[in-house]
Amino acid sequence: MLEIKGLSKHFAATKAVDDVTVSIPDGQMVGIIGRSGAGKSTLLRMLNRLADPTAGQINFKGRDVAAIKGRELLKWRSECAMIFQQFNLVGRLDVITNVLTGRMYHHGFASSMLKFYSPAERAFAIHALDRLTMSHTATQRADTLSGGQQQRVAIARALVQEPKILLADEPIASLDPMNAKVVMDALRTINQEDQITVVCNLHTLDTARRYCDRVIGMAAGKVVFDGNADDLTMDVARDIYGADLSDFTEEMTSTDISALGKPLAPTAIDGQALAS
Ligand SMILES: Nc1ncnc2c1ncn2[C@@H]1O[C@H](COP(=O)(O)OP(=O)(O)OP(=O)(O)O)[C@@H](O)[C@H]1O
Repeated sequence: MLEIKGLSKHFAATKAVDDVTVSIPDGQMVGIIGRSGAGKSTLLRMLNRLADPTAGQINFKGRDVAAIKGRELLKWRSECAMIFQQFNLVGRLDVITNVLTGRMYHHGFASSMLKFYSPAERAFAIHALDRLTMSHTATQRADTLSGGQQQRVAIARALVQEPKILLADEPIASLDPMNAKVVMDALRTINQEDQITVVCNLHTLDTARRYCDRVIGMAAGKVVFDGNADDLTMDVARDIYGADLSDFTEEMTSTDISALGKPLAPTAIDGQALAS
């Protein structure tokens, strides 16, 4: 169980995350939705301590990871992998080396830099790539891959960390609908097969509904909805996406406005029909 208690992050007068309390059971896939600036990225960045909280606790398996430092913090970051909208691969390195950097905590920084990886570690990395149908690109430079391929390599890199939690910050925001589907399918498969908790920031409700067990809606740093996507009514959606209906339609990017006012009907990622 990941227990977030009274978590806040302030940037001067801006309350980016404001007193958030949420418990996430092991193995759950959670979608965090909200308009730009709602605090989604800041919340995720605090979870793996890329950002330090102003206040609050993040309890995981008996320790407050909001307060740890040094080697313990490195260990936490290895247990709590993160992928990003812009993939964050090293473009000039080949794919397999990018994936192997996910072993840095297990392997040690110096030998990682010198690329001293054992055959077993290389096999593990290839296996991770294979799960993402990317092993054929192992020797290719990362910057020769498409965005969707790079995100799959980033997921493979996260997998070789052997994480307990995978944080995904807008993982499909830079992708076309077909690649978005491939990446979301991969995250859901990993969540279900490996029982890794996945917490995923998403712009649209549709994607959260399609893939996540649970949806958390944020607005102005606060949690304004926490539950099943099918229970999200127009009133709550207004809280999440703002009162202006024109903003609301834009933010949703896909959901038929006529469906509002009742629990919203499922549609495809970003409103485009996708081959299943
Ligand atoms: N390093 C920072 N310094 C100052 N303000 C920040 C910083 N990071 C975030 N903020 C502010 O905190 C608020 C929440 O930002 P955050 O990026 O967490 O929102 P978000 O929901 O992830 O938005 P987006 O979907 O656009 O990424 C915003 O008002 C933002 O301007």
